[in-house]
Amino acid sequence: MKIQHATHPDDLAALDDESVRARFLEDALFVDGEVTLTYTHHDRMVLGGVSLRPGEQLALPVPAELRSETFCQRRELAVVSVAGSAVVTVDGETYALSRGDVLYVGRGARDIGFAATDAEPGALFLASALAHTAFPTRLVPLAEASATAAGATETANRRTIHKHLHADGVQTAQLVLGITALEPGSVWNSMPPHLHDRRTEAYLYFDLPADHRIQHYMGTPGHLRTISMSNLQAVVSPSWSVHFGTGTTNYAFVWVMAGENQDFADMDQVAITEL
Ligand SMILES: O=C(O)C(=O)C[C@H](O)C(=O)CO
Repeated sequence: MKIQHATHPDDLAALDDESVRARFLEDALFVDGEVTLTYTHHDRMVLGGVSLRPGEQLALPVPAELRSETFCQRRELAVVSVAGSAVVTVDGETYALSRGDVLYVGRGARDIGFAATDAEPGALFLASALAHTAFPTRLVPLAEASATAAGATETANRRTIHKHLHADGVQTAQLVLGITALEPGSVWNSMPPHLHDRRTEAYLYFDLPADHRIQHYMGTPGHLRTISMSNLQAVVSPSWSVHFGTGTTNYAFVWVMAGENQDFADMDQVAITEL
């Protein structure tokens, strides 16, 4: 498992571009036939990717760094289908996921496996946080997530924010998670920007054609850094960091948070003029 240590905001300015990428970007989460995992010390989240070839089956490993018997011994896990379809097995129960569906797996689950459907490859994004207690495993199809329209075409940020795991929905110990999809012609996500010093947040960009890029912004409002990202890459935003981006076309992204609270609306808005 890859390990990324935590970064103090004062240290960001001294980092060269490669160091910024090494500390915050997950650029190789999806490797054919593998389950990859990264442990970030920011709120001890684990992010991962499962890239399934047709007919393939893979098991969730238990990395030695967790010093636990099973992956979910002290953790909860969200499995998000970001391409194709797949079947996830949790202690013998099977859940079929299509693009945009999320499976929440509660603390205490023991055996977790992933299988492609015979017809197509599948890609699953994994996000995990420490859990103080066990909540039931639940499937949240995209159609059942709460959906809110945001932004406007005039400002190129018209999008739908789908919330799958949130305080008024499926109960979790820490994880708050959803998917935002930008409409054709809209390219700015999370604009105007915001901060929430109570939670770390990660974004996994998907549905971005291979010949396009997203410039993801992080840092403090007065000292921004950009990270150029391609499809199926994720980026960690520490609690002190803004997190927004612009693409060369429209796209979708999974956002996932963990930390002090689960209040999606607990955001400190940043005026565009402060950037
Ligand atoms: O487009 C948006 O706005 C978002 O999706 C915002 C994210 O949900 C977020 O950053 C929540 O803190």
